[in-house]
This record gives sequence, structure tokens and C-alpha cells, in this order.
Amino acid sequence: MPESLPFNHRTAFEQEEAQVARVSNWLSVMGMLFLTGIGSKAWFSAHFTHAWVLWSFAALLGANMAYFAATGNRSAQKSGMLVIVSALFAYLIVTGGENNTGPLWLYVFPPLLFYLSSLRVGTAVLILCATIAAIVFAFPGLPMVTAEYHTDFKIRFFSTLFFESIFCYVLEASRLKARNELVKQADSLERAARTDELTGISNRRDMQSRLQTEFSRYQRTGHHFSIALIDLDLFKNINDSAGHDAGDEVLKQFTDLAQSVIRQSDVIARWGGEEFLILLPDTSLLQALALAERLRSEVSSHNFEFRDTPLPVTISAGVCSIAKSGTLDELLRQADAHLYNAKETGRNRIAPRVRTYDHPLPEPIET
Ligand SMILES: Nc1nc2c(ncn2[C@@H]2O[C@H](COP(=O)(O)OP(=O)(O)OP(=O)(O)O)[C@@H](O)[C@H]2O)c(=O)[nH]1
Repeated sequence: MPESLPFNHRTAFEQEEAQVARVSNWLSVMGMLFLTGIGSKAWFSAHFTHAWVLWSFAALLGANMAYFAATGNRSAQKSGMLVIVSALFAYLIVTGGENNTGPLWLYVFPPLLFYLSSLRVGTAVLILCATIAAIVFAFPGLPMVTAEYHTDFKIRFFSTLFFESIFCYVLEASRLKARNELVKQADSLERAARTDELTGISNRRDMQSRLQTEFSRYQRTGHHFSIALIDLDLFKNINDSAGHDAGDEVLKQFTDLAQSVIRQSDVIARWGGEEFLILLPDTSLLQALALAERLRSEVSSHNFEFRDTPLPVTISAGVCSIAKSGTLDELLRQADAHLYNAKETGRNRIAPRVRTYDHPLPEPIET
């Protein structure tokens, strides 16, 4: 399965592969029972060779199932089944089966073939089988060819098989098209449900699931992570003085700036209106504080503007490490408490406090 496929595509692909494997198993069981039955009938009609050949094909289907049960290799299971069934049909055409009715079983092949393989492989195998049939029909004197077919039968056999194959091809192509459309729609809905519309970054829902994943990783491996809860200072003033559009523009410009400051492995999400949360994997509290401080400094020196009007923007942030909290709820609660402290002590600052170049520090570092 291609790793580059989006999540929903991979899930749909995986589910379909599992279903094809289940259906293949059932078809193999049915095929084995059927071949054993027809083989027995041939045996009692004194067609001993035909009976042994049919039983051998039943045994091959059984062996293919056993191999799949032992290895779980789905593509080997599919290929094995296609090879066995193709060989069985070739045998039925060459020998005519019982009373020259063998080729009629070829009608089962197109739907099965397109279901088990791709449209391209299915078409190639069908063309191969039709070519074998055409050779057998054209040269009845070839070695091993024991069947003889009437001209009427040959013409009707080919024309009906041709129409059946085209019909199955179109049905399968339509099914695949509809499936791919649905998966694409599911992808875009899923992406929309995880993305903040204004800024294009993760939304709260997506961040909550990322936090949960990171927390599980922390519990499993002990790898620490930190978060920074950021709030734009006095953002209401920007809305009130320059308008809501200016506020929106500031949110977008802040997002771009924050993304240029954080590492690729860090994730920023819009946590609420003018609140953002940065998840910093494999990052200690001190490293997270340094990052938050750098971002604060970048924001305070950045020229935010809307329609050539400069807008004063600063941020406050509460930073916390999972090592200091132990649970996700506690982590978020502490980050929120630190953010509240940063606001209370004058805004444009990070809490817990760190030494900065442009900021006198009234309080010692609390870690
Ligand atoms: N333009 C815009 N404004 C928003 C959006 N979401 C929330 N806001 C505004 O953000 C403002 C937040 O104001 P407050 O909660 O009072 O906080 P503040 O003015 O930032 O003050 P402090 O947080 O105490 O520094 C409100 O006026 C909201 O309407 C948005 O998507 N776009």
C-alpha cells in the first residue's frame, strides 16, 4: 500500500484489501466443494482423469488458503487464486470438460477477475484466456486439445463473453470511481474538521488529539514535551479601533510569524478566539520558555499592519512541561494559570518568568 496516500485513502485501501481476502477465502471454500463434487460426478461417470484433475485444482485452492492462513500475505493469496482459476479455465477450454460445456465456466471469470485484481491486470488476464480459447477453437488438432466446438458455439461464446467482460469492466470502473470520490470527500471533510478556517492551522479539536497522542508517547517512552499557551494582548482594542477585519489580519500575520519561529516538529493550533497553543515535542521547560520568549520578542518587534495602518501587537504566554504536571488536564490547567499570571503582571511577557534582554524581570525564575 503506498505510504504517500492520505490517511482516509490508506484506511479505505486497507479495508478493501481485508474484504477481498475474506471473499477470496469464501470463494476458495466454495470452489473446493464444487470441484470436489463435480470431480466425484466425473469419477462415477468413469471420467477418471477429469476427476483427478478437478480434485487437484480443489487441492491447489486448499493449499493457497493454507499458505494465506500461515503467512497472511494477501497479494500472494490473490495471485495464487488467479493463477489457479486461470489454469482451471484453460484446462476446461482445452478439454471441453463434461460434454464440451467447460468453456461456459469462463463466464464466472470476468466479475471475479476485476474484483480480485485491478482493471488493468483483469483485462490482461481476460485477453490471455480469450486468446487461449481462440487458439483452441481455431486449431482443434493441437496436442492436448481434446474438445471440438461448433462454429455457432464459438461465435456466441466469444460475443457473449466479450459483452460480459465490457459490462463487468464498466461496472468495476464506476465502482472504483465512486469509491475514490467518496474517499476524497471524506478526506476534505476530515481536513476541514481539523483545521482553523481563518489561519489554516490546526484547530482545538486537532490539537487535543495531538496532545493525547504526545501524552501516550510520553507514558510509553518517557519523552518529555511542553506546551505554550499564547494569548494576544488587548486584542479587543484592535477590533474596536481598526475593525474586525484588521483583527483577522493580525491573527493571520501572527500565525505566519509563529510558524517561522517554531521547529518543524512543533505544532501550533488556534486554541480559541485570540488564543494559540504550541505543542513542543521532546522539549524541556527551559527550552520551551526560550522558544516562547523568542516568539514574544519577534512579535513585539514585528510591524503588524492592516491597510497601511500599523497595529500594536504583543503576546503573553503560559508555558508548562509535562514533567511538571503529570496529566494532560493538569498541564493545560498550569499553562492557563501561568498565562493568567503573565496577563496580571503586565502582559507582553512569558510565565513562568525568564531572564530576557529587553525585559526587566521583577521575579526570579520559577520552574
Ligand atoms: N477579529 C477577530 N476577533 C476575534 C476573533 N476571535 C475572538 N476575537 C475577539 O478577541 C477579543 C478578545 O478580547 P478579550 O477576551 O477581552 O481579551 P483581550 O482584549 O485580548 O485582552 P487580554 O486578553 O486581557 O489581553 C474579543 O473582542 C473577540 O471578539 C476572530 O476570529 N477575529
